[in-house]
Amino acid sequence: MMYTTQTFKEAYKTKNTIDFSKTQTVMQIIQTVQEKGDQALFDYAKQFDGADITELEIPQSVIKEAYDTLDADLRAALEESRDNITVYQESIKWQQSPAGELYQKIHPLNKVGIYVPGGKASYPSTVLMTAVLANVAGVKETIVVTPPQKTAINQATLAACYICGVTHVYQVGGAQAVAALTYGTETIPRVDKIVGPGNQYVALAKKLVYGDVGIDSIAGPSEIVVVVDETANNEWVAIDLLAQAEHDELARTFLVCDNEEKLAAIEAELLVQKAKQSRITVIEESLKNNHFPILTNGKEENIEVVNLIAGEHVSIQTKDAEDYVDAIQTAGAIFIGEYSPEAIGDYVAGPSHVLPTGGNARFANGLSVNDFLRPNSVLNLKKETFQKMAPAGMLIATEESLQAHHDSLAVRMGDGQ
Ligand SMILES: NC(=O)c1ccc[n+]([C@@H]2O[C@H](COP(=O)([O-])OP(=O)(O)OC[C@H]3O[C@@H](n4cnc5c(N)ncnc54)[C@H](O)[C@@H]3O)[C@@H](O)[C@H]2O)c1
Ligand SMILES: N[C@H](CO)Cc1c[nH]c[nH+]1
Ligand SMILES: [Zn+2]
Repeated sequence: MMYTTQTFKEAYKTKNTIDFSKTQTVMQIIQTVQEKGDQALFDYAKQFDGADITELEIPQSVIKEAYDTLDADLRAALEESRDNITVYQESIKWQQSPAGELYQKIHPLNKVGIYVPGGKASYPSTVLMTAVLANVAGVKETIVVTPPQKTAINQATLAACYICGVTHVYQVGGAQAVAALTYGTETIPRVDKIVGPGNQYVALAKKLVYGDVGIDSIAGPSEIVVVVDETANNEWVAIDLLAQAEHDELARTFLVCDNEEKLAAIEAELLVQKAKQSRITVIEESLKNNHFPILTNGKEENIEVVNLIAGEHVSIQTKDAEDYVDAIQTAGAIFIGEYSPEAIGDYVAGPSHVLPTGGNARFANGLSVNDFLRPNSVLNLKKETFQKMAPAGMLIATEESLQAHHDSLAVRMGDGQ
């Protein structure tokens, strides 16, 4: 099915990426973890992951062995990615403002929980795209949780934890992992903030516990919006769409173009390329329910549609790709031109691949080093500055009928007014 801008806008109004019918289930899981602690985590490991585990923590010796025995090229690739992430995150880290009468002091968070997904795929790259940021910020303790497996946890995921100097790794996934990090159990410590992507259960749990713990954003099922014109390479664009569809049946792909023939050609190519993919079952389900080819009326409408979707990734593969950068105000990350495919950002470029989904890019940002910092303002006024400001404060206090507020300022003016 092909949409026009108008029919897409209508259809999109009712598209909700979080299935609220699962809220009761997730609330129940959170409560059970609060009540039963570790035992609940063992029970859920069996129920949801089919894993019969006897320990929650992965010993440091096992993590080191995973690193030592990892294929040397893969280890080098992970370390190259770590280095690129470090350089980029250092370049955008908030700088401490100079001390004065009014300024901001920046502190790294103490203890951070990192959710590394592990249901339908393994994500060593997600360890790098989160833990390296925490390291650059100076976080003292990083705690990784990832779903238990029927056999062993993915070795590259553990090796990535070693590379990043993660403090503890626990095999627990889903909503129960989020609950454990929020409230603590006998084994798992309570953290200050939870970051990282995950499926619907993880996303819903993060929404529910927010306030008892900090959360980064809702980074749920993956999304990509690709804008093309007649110059785009059909095969490359088709594979870029499949690269997101293969994450999850709920992953969403949008193809935006003002040329009907071109749009149809890429849609046809999608079928050709799909047939070559190993994760075809997930892809087919994703394309069936969550793929949107949109025929627009030109560049202005392209931009309108992109801003409306506020997608996790926006890839512009047109001859005038750079023109779009300023006009796109709502996107998790923007990939300009055919040599900035989304997959390069997933693995090595430097910005984190943990990005807001489900339209959250209207107000949320991709994960960065600054999510691991907490600024607080400092007021250190001189007498003259105080005396200049206080009369306005006293007037506002009187308007609010808060006499002690007024008096707190007035006594320092020395004239009791
Ligand atoms: N936005 C981003 O930055 C980003 C980055 C990487 C991955 N992702 C997304 O993360 C998601 C990863 O999902 P995943 O499923 O592979 O792994 P996951 O680790 O997020 O979820 C697996 C867990 O879900 C829980 N679960 C599964 N079925 C359940 C049920 N019926 N009831 C209760 N709990 C249940 C289990 O506890 C299981 O351990 C994908 O949607 C992927 O697209 C997003
Ligand atoms: N595209 C995902 C975010 O939506 C991140 C990822 C990890 N590995 C591969 N891709
Ligand atoms: Zn990806």
